[in-house]
Amino acid sequence: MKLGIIGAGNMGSSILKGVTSSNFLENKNITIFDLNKEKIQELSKEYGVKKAENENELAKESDILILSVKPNIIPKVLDKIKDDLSEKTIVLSIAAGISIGFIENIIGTDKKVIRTMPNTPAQVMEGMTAVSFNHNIQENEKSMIFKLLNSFGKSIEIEEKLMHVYTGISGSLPAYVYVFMEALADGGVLEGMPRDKAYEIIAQTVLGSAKMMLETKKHPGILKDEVTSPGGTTIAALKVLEDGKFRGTVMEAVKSCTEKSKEMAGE
Ligand SMILES: NC(=O)C1=CN([C@@H]2O[C@H](COP(=O)(O)OP(=O)(O)OC[C@H]3O[C@@H](n4cnc5c(N)ncnc54)[C@H](OP(=O)(O)O)[C@@H]3O)[C@@H](O)[C@H]2O)C=CC1
Ligand SMILES: O=C(O)[C@@H]1CCC=N1
Repeated sequence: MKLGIIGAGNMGSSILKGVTSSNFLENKNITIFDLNKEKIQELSKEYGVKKAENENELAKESDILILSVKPNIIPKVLDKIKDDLSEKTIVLSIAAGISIGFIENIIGTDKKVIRTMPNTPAQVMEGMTAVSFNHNIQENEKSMIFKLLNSFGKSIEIEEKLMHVYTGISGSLPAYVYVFMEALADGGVLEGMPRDKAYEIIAQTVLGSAKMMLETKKHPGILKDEVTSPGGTTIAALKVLEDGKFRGTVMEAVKSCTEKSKEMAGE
C-alpha cells in the first residue's frame, strides 16, 4: 500500500509526523510532494519518506492520496492530477469547506473520494479526525482508512453535512485552546508566575482535565462542581468568566467557524 501526501504544510506535515511515528505502514511506502522543494527535502530526510517530483507522479503511484493544500488550491491540484488517478485510487481530502461533490465534479463520480477534517494534534498521535465516504468506498477500504486515521489519534464517521460544525468543535479547536492557555499564562504572569513555569503547569492541567473527562465519562458540569468549593476560589473565577459571557462567546465562536466553513463551500 502506497500513501501519498500533496502539501506538506502545517496539517500535511502533522499527519506525516503522526503516520511515520505509528506502524501503519513502512516509511518507504510514503511519498510527499510540496511546491517548496526545500521543505520536502528536509521532511523526507527527517522521516525517511520518499519525495515526488510533481503532483502527477505522486497521483500515479499512490493507493491513498491525501490532499493537504489550502482549499482554494484544491481545484487546481485536482485538475492537474485527474487523468493520473485510477478507479482504485482513494482520494482523501482534508480541506475545509471542500465537499465530496465538488471533488467528484472535477475527477469524476466513478472515483473513490473521502472527505476528512483532522487536527494538528495528529503530530503527537492525539489527533481527532472526522470522516465521510463517497459511495464508491467499499467496507474493507473504510476499515483501512480508519486504521490510517487512528494511527495518529482517533476518528469518527459523520454525515457530510456535519463537517462544517465539526470544524468548529475540532478542526479549529486547538487554536481556541492555545489562546485560552496563553491568556491563562498571561494571568499567571500578571500575578508573578514565571511564564515558562505557567505554560508547563497549564498544559499538564488541560491534559489532565481532558483525560479525566474521557476516562471517567462524567458530565463536564459534574467535573466542574467537584472543583468548585462553596465560597471558594474556583467559583470566584467562574463568576468572572460568566460575567464576561464566556459560554455565549464560545458558542458564538463555534457558530462563526461553522458559517465560515459553509461560506467557503458556497452553501
Ligand atoms: N492547519 C490546520 O490545523 C488544519 C488544516 N486543514 C486543512 O488542511 C489544508 C492545509 O492547511 P495548512 O496545512 O494549514 O496549510 P499550509 O499553507 O500550512 O500548507 C499547505 C502546503 O501546500 C503547499 N502547496 C501549495 N500548492 C501546492 C501544490 N500545487 N502542490 C503541492 N503543495 C502545494 C503550500 O506551499 P506554499 O506555502 O509554498 O504555497 C504549503 O506548504 C487546508 O485545506 C485546510 O483547510 C484541516 C484541518 C486542520
Ligand atoms: O483555519 C482553517 O481554515 C483550517 C481548517 C481547520 C483548521 N484550520
